[in-house]
Amino acid sequence: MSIPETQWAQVAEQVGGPLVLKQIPVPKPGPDQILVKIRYTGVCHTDLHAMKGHWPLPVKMPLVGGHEGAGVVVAKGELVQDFEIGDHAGLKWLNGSCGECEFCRQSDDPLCANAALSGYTVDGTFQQYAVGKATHASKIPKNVPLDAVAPVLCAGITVYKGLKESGVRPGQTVAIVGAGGGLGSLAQQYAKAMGLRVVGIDGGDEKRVMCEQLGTEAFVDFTKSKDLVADVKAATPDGLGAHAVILLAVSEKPFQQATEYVRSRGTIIAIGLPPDASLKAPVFQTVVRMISIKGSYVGNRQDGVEALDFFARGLIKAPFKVAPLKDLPEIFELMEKGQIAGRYVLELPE
Ligand SMILES: NC(=O)c1ccc[n+]([C@@H]2O[C@H](COP(=O)([O-])OP(=O)(O)OC[C@H]3O[C@@H](n4cnc5c(N)ncnc54)[C@H](O)[C@@H]3O)[C@@H](O)[C@H]2O)c1
Ligand SMILES: [Zn+2]
Ligand SMILES: [Zn+2]
Repeated sequence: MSIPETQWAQVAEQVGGPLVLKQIPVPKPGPDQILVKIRYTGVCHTDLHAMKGHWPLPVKMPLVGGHEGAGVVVAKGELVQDFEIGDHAGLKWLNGSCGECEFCRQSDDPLCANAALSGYTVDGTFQQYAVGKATHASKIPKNVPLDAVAPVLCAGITVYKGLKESGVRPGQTVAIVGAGGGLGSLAQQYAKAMGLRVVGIDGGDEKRVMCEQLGTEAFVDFTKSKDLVADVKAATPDGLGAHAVILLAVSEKPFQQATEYVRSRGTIIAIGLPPDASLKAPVFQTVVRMISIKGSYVGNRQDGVEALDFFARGLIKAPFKVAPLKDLPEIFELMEKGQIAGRYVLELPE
């Protein structure tokens, strides 16, 4: 397979952007890395946070973003044994980790202080060829379409892990906040496949229609509801509130509200990462209603295998729109305005 010396990439030259579509060198895989010819890559809201420098974690600049890259292995380092040239592979947020620290030893590799993050601390998948540590890359079966599977590599794994962390059981109700977005659309499908009942919360009729098709039993429109807490509780089968709340929204308010409609003994899982936001909960209610509040951050390698397996078995079908790599700036604009129902997936030039 011939590998060119240069390639097309979307590059943020400085924090805040703008993005420049330009030719850059094709990276060479290190001894434990694979080089993946990216065919499709999802656009996650994290990519927008990264370019804008929203978080208290330094971001590499200039930066090639992207961490939902699905493609074909075209080269590998001499230590790599579990991938062959021509295999289909996915590059995820966790591009690599040290493998030696307490967190890595316990399969909590996202918590590794020395983790390499695709499209954040190392260049990601908004380029034709990207590298990642083989042990962190996902194997994708050949019969799985690379466009549809791309969003599973971050959004799918993250929401699947969040649902597991919530401890919610089949038959119980989960409120998904931000249900119409990229993570939210997949969260509904995973919840349904796991036997859960879903109350979807987001804004606008396009997202309402999409959520109802994906498995939401009741949709609450946060832009129209006059009493969101009452509406969410009323939407749960017995009116007592949701057993779990999965917070995927990119604004702070829902992070303050969730304690009011979570059921007693319920669990709130924070996943969305709005800038400069705090979680606030009334101590009295949290204590006497025994509410749990937890963060959940992507997933470990086994979560990745499980989330991909749900997808490969045909249980997860979420809407996505395919666009060329050059359209990324316009997609970021739509995302900033909250106008994307589901996920955008970029197609890389051949
Ligand atoms: N914890 C993790 O491991 C992890 C992984 C991936 C993404 N994220 C974060 O998750 C968030 C969501 O990512 P995404 O790609 O799905 O974004 P997205 O833009 O596709 O979706 C966000 C959705 O939230 C909705 N929303 C905004 N305010 C709301 C409100 N008050 N109530 C209900 N819904 C509201 C928007 O309308 C939109 O549909 C981002 O902050 C991203 O960085 C976290
Ligand atoms: Zn992501
Ligand atoms: Zn480590």
